[in-house]
Amino acid sequence: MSEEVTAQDHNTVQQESPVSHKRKDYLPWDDYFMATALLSAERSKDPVTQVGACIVDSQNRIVSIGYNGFPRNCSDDEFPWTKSKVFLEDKKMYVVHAEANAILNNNGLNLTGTRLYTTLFPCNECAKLIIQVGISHILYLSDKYGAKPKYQASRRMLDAVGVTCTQYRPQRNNIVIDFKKI
Ligand SMILES: O=c1ccn([C@H]2C[C@H](O)[C@@H](COP(=O)(O)O)O2)c(=O)[nH]1
Ligand SMILES: [Zn+2]
Repeated sequence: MSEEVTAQDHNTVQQESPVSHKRKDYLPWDDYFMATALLSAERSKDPVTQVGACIVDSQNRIVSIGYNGFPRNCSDDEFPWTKSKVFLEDKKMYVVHAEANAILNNNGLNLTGTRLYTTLFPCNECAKLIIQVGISHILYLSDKYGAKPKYQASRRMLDAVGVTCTQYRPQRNNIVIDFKKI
């Protein structure tokens, strides 16, 4: 049998060669970081509002993540997850906010000039920490408490010092995480 390769064989070989161009539907950076914040929020035990935060440096490296929860070793089953007029039975006395946890979880890295992706616009207490560690840009999903004085105070401080705040509109509505995909 002849070993001669015909023009038709060449075409066949070309058609069967592996595809070398990149995927088109990969996650854009901002969706990736906001999705990381949302995934982190899934760890929260708060029955009403689960908040997640992700801090990213200028080279798009995640430097820290956090979610709202009680301090280390304060039991999720013993401390209250309710709102109450009785101060000691109100969760706000005990919860560490997602942004605060992300700032605290940073392994000692300098956060100057970083971006914070958060699922909820930060309150005034978180804003103080954000400013003090030098975070320069906040991207948030929800502003559901924006009309409350705490959140207006937050905006006032962030605006005064030039921390930019952008409500993020993801490029896709959802991301499916399928543990059986691979
Ligand atoms: O900047 C913020 C503001 C609030 N949180 C947390 C604190 C609470 O666990 C919930 C809010 O609970 P509601 O019942 O919706 O008032 O959100 C935060 O992590 N960061
Ligand atoms: Zn807060």
